Amino acid sequence: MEERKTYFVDVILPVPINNAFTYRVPFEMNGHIKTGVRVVVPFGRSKLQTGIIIKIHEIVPEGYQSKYVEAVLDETPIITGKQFKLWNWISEYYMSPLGDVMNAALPSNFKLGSETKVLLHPEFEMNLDLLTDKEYQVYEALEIQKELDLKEISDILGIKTIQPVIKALIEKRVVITQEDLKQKYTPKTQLFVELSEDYQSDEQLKAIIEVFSEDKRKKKQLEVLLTYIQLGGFKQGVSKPILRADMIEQGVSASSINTLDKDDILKIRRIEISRLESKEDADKEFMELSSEQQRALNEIRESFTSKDVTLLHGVTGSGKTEIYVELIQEQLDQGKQVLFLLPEIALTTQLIQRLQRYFGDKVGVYHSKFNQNERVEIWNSLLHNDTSKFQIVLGARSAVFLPFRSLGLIIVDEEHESSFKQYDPSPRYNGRDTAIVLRAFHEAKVLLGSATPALETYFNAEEGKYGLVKLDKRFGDLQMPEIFTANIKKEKLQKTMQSDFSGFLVEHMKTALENKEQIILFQNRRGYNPVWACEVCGWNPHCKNCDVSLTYHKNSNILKCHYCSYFTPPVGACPKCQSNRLKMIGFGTEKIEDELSIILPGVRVQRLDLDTTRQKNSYENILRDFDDRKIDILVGTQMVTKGLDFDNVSLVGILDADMMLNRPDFRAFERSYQLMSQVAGRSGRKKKRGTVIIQTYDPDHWIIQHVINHDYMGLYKNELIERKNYFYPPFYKMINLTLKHKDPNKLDMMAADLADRMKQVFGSRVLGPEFPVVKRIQNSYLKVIRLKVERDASNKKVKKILQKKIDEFYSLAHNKSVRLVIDVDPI
Ligand SMILES: Nc1ncnc2c1ncn2[C@@H]1O[C@H](COP(=O)(O)OP(=O)(O)OP(=O)(O)O)[C@@H](O)[C@H]1O
Ligand SMILES: [Zn+2]
Repeated sequence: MEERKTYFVDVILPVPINNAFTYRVPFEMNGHIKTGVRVVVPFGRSKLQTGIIIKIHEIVPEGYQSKYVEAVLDETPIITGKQFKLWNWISEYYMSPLGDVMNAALPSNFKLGSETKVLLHPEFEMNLDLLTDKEYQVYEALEIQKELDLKEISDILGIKTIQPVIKALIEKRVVITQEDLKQKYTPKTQLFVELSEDYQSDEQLKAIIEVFSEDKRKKKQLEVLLTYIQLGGFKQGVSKPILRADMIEQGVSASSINTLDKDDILKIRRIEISRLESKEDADKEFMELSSEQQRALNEIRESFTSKDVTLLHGVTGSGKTEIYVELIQEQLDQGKQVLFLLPEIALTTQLIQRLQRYFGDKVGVYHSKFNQNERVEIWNSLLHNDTSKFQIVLGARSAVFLPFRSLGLIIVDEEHESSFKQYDPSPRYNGRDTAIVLRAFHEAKVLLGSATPALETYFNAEEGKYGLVKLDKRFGDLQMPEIFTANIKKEKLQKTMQSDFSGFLVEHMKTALENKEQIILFQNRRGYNPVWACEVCGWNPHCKNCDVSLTYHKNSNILKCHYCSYFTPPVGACPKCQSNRLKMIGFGTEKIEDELSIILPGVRVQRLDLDTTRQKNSYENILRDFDDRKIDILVGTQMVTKGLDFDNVSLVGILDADMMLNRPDFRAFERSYQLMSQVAGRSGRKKKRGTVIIQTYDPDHWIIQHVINHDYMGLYKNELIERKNYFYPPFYKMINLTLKHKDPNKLDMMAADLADRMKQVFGSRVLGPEFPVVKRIQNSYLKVIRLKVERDASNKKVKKILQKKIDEFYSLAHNKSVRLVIDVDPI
C-alpha cells in the first residue's frame, strides 16, 4: 500500500447486522492492512470491537465521518478467500448476518475481542530468558497490572500489530485470556522435549554429540542430549517426545534444556496427553474388501467421473467405513485433503478410533465441544498448508469452516441425521448441504453415506443430480436382523405386560442373557410433547386437514394441529373402540432402568442418554464397558442408534414405536423409519443373525411393516407421494419465521402484519401465523409463519423479496421490539 494514500477498509464485526462497516486507515498502518486480517475498531459508544477486513478501497463513505482503525492484529490473513466465499454463501442462503457466520466459523481462541482481557497464566512456568523484548514488556506490565486489554497492550508496546506478540505469549503459556481461564475444560497437557527437525537423523545427531564432546563448556548440553537418547527419545531414526519432567528427574537441569531449545537442537513442546495415547499404532493394514465392497468402490469411482456428489446407500453393517478408508487413502496419495463429517462427534468414538488406527497422526478431530487446542492447531496447519499433519479432518458440522487448501473429498456419514443442522444460534446452517457448496470451491467430490438416506437426498439421486451406489447386503453375508412386533394392545388385554415391557420382549431378553449375549433397548425421548391416545386400541386423534396427529395442550385443554392451526376439544371416549381410557403416553429411559432391575434381577443395566453423558469421556467409558461386556443391557435414546458396532449384541428392543410415529411433524414417518432401521441395525453385526422387537399398539402400521421388511424404497415411494400432496420437501422448500415478543397481544398484531406483507407477494405459499408447539420460551411468546416455495424457484430471488418485506416491516417504529428468527430449510 502506498504510504500517503487514504485507504478505507470494510470490516465484518461479530454483531448481528447484515452489512460490513467502513473504517479509515491511518497512514502509518497502510503497510499492514490486508484482507483477511483482524483489526480492532471503535464500535458503538466508546466501545472497541475486533473484526476482519474483507475489502480495501479508496471510496470515501458518504453521509458520515468514518472512524479510524485502532490496531491491526495479524501479520498475515487468518482466513482464505474460499472461506470467505463460503461465509457469504451461508449468510445469503440462510439469511444470517455475516457477523454471526464469522462467530460460528472462528475457533474461540481467534475471537480475541476488544473486551478480551489478558492475564498472567496461573501455571506460568517458563524461563523468562525465552521471551523476546516485546513479550517481556507485556509480562512485566502484567506483574503490576494483573490484567490488560488489547488496546492497553498496543499502547504499552507502542505498536499496532500486537497479535503476534499475544499469540506467542499464549503459546508459551505466559498469559491466558480471561475466556480461556473461565472455560471449564482445559486439556491436560505436559511439557515434552523432542529433537528439532534438523537433528532427526543418525548422522546429524552423531555430529552434534561429537562437537559437544570436544567442547568442555558444552558438558551440560551433552548430558541433556544423552539423557534424552537414553530415555528412548531417538530410536531407529525416529524421534519421540520425552517428558521434560522425566529428564529433570534424571538429573539434567531445566536451564540446560532451555539452552538447547534456544539453539534449535531440542524443542520444548506442550502436548496433550490423551492425544499421544490414542495415536500410537497407526500401522494397521486395511481390511481386504469383499467383492461387494469392491464393486461399490469401483462404482463410486466411476460415478465421480461424471457426478460431483454421490450417495452410497448401504444397509446397516454393509461395511461402508472400509470403503471410505480406501477413498481416503486415494486422496492422501494425491496429496489432497479429506473432510469427514459426522452428525455428532461425541457419539462416534468408535469411528475416530477406526480412522486413527489406519491413518494415525494424519487424522485431526475438529469439534466445538472439546479440544480447543487441537482446533487451533488444525486450523493453523491447514491455513499454512502444512500437509504433514491433519490431512484428514474428522468433524461435526462446524468443520466446514476450516481453511482447506486442496480439499479432494468430503464424506458425509449418516447424511440423513438432523443434527447436521444447527438451530441455535444463527447461522442455522445444514452441515451436509454446506459441504456440498464448499465442494464446488475446491472442485472436490462429496460422498454421502447412509443406510436410510434423507428423502431429499434420495430424490436428488433418483433425479440424476447425484450419483447412486448401493450396497444391499451385510458384510460377511450375514442376514439382516429379523424383526418382530410385540402387540401391546393384545398383551394388555391378556395381562402379560410387565409394566412397560411386553412378555414377548422379556422372554427374548432372558434368552439372550442366558446365551451371554448383549441387548440394546431404545426409547425415543424426543416425544416429550404429550400425545393423547387410547390406552386400549392405541387410537390417537389426527388433524382433518393434515396427515399429522394432534398434540394435547394442557393449558388450554385442546388438541391442536401444528401445521394448519386446526384444533378440537379432547374427546371423552375413543371413537374407535368406545373405551374411555384415554391418557397421555410417554415414559423415559430412567423409568425403564428402574423397571429392568425388578423384572430381571441382577442384570447389569446402563443408561446412555444426555443425563449420563454430560461429563467428558463418559460416553466413551460407557461404550468401552459395553464392549468389554461389563454391561448386559444398554438403554438409551437416539444415542444408541448411531453408527455403533458391537459384535455381541443379539437383541434390540424398540420400546415405544408409536410415540415416534405420532409426532406432529411432517417428517415423523421418515424419522421413525430411520431411527427404527438404524437401531435395528445394531443387532447381529458379526456372528449370527440378530433379532429386533418393536413394541407397538399398531403392528400393521405401514411404517413398521416397511421396517420389518427392510424396505427403504417402499418408504421412499409412499412418503414421496404424501410430500407432494401436502406441499412439503423435496418438492417445496420451506422457510420458517418465528417472531418473539413478551406481550402476546402485540405479538399477534405484528405477526399478522408480517404475514400479510408476505402474502402480498407469496400468496397462499404463506401459512400462519400460528403458535408453535412450545408457545412461550423464557417469557417470550412465539408465533411462526411458514413459507413454502416451489423447489425450482430461484433461491436468491425468494430471499431477496422476503428480506425486502422484512425490512419494510421493521422500518415501522412499533415493530422494532419484536425479535425474528429465520430458519431456512428447517428440520
Ligand atoms: N472388508 C472387511 N473385512 C473384514 N471386516 C469387515 C470388512 N468390512 C466391514 N467389516 C466389518 O463389518 C462390520 C460392519 O461394517 P461397518 O461398521 O463399516 O458398517 P456400516 O456400513 O458403516 O454400518 P452402519 O451404517 O450400521 O454404521 C464392522 O465390524 C467391520 O469391521
Ligand atoms: Zn392440520
